[in-house]
Amino acid sequence: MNIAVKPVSPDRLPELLRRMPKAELHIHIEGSLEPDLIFALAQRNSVAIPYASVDELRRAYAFTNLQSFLDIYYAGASVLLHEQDFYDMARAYLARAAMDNVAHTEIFFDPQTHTARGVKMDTVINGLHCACVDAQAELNISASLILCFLRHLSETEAFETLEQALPHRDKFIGVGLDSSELGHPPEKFARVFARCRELGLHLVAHAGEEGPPAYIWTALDILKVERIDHGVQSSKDAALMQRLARDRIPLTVCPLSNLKLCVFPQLADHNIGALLEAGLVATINSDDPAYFGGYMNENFLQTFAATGLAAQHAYQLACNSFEASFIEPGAKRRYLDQVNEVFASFD
Ligand code: HPA
Ligand SMILES: [Zn+2]
Repeated sequence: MNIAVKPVSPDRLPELLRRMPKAELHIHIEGSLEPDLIFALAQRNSVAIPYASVDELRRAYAFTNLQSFLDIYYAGASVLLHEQDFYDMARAYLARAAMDNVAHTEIFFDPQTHTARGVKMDTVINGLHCACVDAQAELNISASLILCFLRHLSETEAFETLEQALPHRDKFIGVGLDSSELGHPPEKFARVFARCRELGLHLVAHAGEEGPPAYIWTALDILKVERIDHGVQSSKDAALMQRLARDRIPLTVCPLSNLKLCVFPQLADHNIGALLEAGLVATINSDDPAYFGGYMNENFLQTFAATGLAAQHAYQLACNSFEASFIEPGAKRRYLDQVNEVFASFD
């Protein structure tokens, strides 16, 4: 049930944004790998990386588009070899997310980035899964995994990846589609998504990050996804905006990612406010926080400061994040009660 949100002065808004419970629904775990951890794992595993220092690596984080980021992101992931490495990466992210009052998170992972280097699927999934289980007990944050297919690879390779992952069917809740968007439309993966649907997996896909609204339509109509990751290009298509609003299809928007990958020239130009005003179930997320300069609260703080969003929008975004999540209805209601409690008592 929605409550009437009291106005909050601009100097108090950051505190409310930090304190409100929220769900994160668009985070690539490999994109949470901080430069310090990349260097530590490179040393631990004797993997050579083409950067002399943490500072030199950080200086390479000057991106012009999605592909320029992906090249460095895949290079960074090359230090991950053992179950403990995947565990350490995920634990570090979960601890950081808990500090931002993320109560629930649905984490993407890219198995093909690792299996292509000879790392076993079991190693990847077991390491990530153990970190999620321990974080629930020790940090009181709930976490689920979503396996992403790399769209620059073939559908045949996606099918092979699914086969390798199925012995771990109980350790992931859904599948997604990520990597280079332009030239790799959702319909390229029609058959593998149909199979995943038969298996009862949740379905999501990156669409309309750099790609056209047509990719969002085919993600919905051909892949039958339940959420769109990014989806910011939908504001170019009025009929699509109506469809997303009518069917309450969530968008997992990532403002700092969009800024760093030059999807919008400045944060002040971001369309998150317009998406919310149009009644879409838009959410704010971090995408690849180690590369884009901020975890959840930093995304909220910078976006609100740049675009002039207010407490009412914060409330909507917090509620949307739980509505858009794949948690069971009873848990959803409990999280929404916690959101209401924070907003009702804040002054
Ligand atoms: O923002 C992204 N888009 C597509 N693929 C990705 N893989 C990690 N982050 C991204
Ligand atoms: Zn993403």
